[in-house]
Amino acid sequence: MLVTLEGLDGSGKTTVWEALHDAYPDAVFTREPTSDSWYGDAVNRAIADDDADPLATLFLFTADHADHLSRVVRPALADGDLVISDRYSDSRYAYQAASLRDSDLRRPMEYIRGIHTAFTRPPDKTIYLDVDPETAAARSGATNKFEQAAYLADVRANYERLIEAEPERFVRVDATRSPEDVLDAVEAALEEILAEN
Ligand SMILES: Nc1ncnc2c1ncn2[C@@H]1O[C@H](COP(=O)(O)OP(=O)(O)OP(=O)(O)O)[C@@H](O)[C@H]1O
Ligand SMILES: Cc1cn([C@H]2C[C@H](O)[C@@H](COP(=O)(O)O)O2)c(=O)[nH]c1=O
Repeated sequence: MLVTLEGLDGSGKTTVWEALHDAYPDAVFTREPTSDSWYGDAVNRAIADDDADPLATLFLFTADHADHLSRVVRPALADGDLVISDRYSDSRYAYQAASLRDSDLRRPMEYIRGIHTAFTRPPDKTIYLDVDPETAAARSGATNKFEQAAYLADVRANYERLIEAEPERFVRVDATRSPEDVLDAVEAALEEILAEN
């Protein structure tokens, strides 16, 4: 089963993802962008480059996803493992659709989803850590072009579209609460997800 953690920068995904290692020692913990491949290195260069072309950046993230799928996610799922990914395809649909909002693409989110449809493996469930853009930018330190409140407001609106389209896949967690309360809520959501499956 594939469970993903999604949310704005600073929503607390990585904090939760790290804490879950203790509760689910047999799960495969992974993330996007990947941290152990040259595709992930290329993505990190694009994130750090304020002048990186948004369409080129989309394809770098998508290449990293293809490698992540074939090298980590599909083999783990084939072995029957629980896979917990800190960010996954929804990050592309939310972030790159925001980056490409003023591009020549008429419907950026649909375009990006279309690229993925042919090859991706959609998540079974997605836990969405919901925070407002101002909290997200403040927590993340606003250190790069993605961690800006105005941009994150567009990203959040895109996540809302995704949730509206597939309400049964998403579990929304109020991530403005303390780290302990957020972790309790995520663990409860995961227990329920695993009990249902
Ligand atoms: N519930 C919380 N309340 C307050 N601060 C938090 C909470 N969760 C995480 N933080 C803090 O916010 C910062 C960002 O947390 P974290 O790295 O887990 O977020 P993230 O969603 O993974 O961000 P990014 O997507 O940018 O990597 C860290 O300093 C962390 O300690
Ligand atoms: C997977 C993915 C990520 N991003 C953005 C979101 C963050 O600002 C950075 C790096 O992610 P991290 O969780 O802070 O390490 O990249 C994106 O724009 N598109 C994606 O597909």
